[in-house]
Amino acid sequence: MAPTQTQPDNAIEIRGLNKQYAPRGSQPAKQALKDVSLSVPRGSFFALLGPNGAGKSTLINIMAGLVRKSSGSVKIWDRDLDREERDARLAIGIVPQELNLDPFFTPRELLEVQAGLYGVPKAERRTDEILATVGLSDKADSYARTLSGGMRRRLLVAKAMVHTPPILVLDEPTAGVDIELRQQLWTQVKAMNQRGTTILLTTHYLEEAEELCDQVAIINHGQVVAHDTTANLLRKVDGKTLTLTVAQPLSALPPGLAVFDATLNTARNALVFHYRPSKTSIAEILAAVQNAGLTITDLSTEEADLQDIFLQLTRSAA
Ligand SMILES: Nc1ncnc2c1ncn2[C@@H]1O[C@H](COP(=O)(O)OP(=O)(O)OP(=O)(O)O)[C@@H](O)[C@H]1O
Repeated sequence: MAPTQTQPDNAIEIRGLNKQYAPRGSQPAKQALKDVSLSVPRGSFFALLGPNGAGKSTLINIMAGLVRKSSGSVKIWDRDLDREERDARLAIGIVPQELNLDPFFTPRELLEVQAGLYGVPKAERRTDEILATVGLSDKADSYARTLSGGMRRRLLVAKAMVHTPPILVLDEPTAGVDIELRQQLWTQVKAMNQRGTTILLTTHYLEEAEELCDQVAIINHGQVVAHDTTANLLRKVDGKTLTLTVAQPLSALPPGLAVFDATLNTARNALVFHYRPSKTSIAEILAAVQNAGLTITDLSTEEADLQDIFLQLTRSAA
């Protein structure tokens, strides 16, 4: 895209976005997005999480120009989607969920066609460089139908990059992709982020979001229910697990421990406590276990993770 004098603080800025799908047959109208406001900081690696049907694809499809919003504003790289649609669209590359590639084209041909669609002059095309970035140089001239699922996914990433957008959106990019290929894709996407590309990712793999993304937004029933840095979100969860292995054989939960949210792990001869550090101190639990006449031989604690936050937020609003 054309070079800009100033770079916006936010790569994407969404204000008061609503989407109402019209009724279809016997299906009533559906409010898929309700007053969504969201800022994606420039340079961030941003995760958009939500259960099925939460509205993630609707949001991405609005940015891609595939779905018309009902109201609200969307700015992509400071370009308003209503007033400067072409420039807004040039600032974003979208990697779709489906592996829809023409099987009779080679990766090189597909990238050339895509560059043509975006009006990238021949002299400015970076086909070889992009193929190298996604690790497909040696497949440049093979038919797309001969590529593995993981290679096709990387080819879709390459397609989204031909017009050098400063923002890359990946919609569930690793669904059905095996672990090794997932790692390869992430290595490449991480490198792009380190070189300055803003990445917006939707995923069902929460551990992936936790590991890769510095910002997380959670959307549920069309509303943003959380948005923060990953570190802050993790700090906010009030939930821990404490596992205590004891010397005495356990067959039932001692009555004195019934006040806690505790279960038995018979395989490890251990008591597992789920507790909220803001309400219960670890000392209280340890004292109760000792009062029950048990000798602790081992102890471990687990912090809450993104999965816990996700469940807390999406369950309570269900
Ligand atoms: N074209 C449409 N017409 C009517 N309703 C729709 C349409 N597309 C999506 N919806 C509804 O809007 C809501 C949000 O759907 P959307 O596809 O945006 O969710 P999602 O978070 O992307 O889910 P998934 O992870 O399953 O793709 C759902 O209730 C869905 O059934």
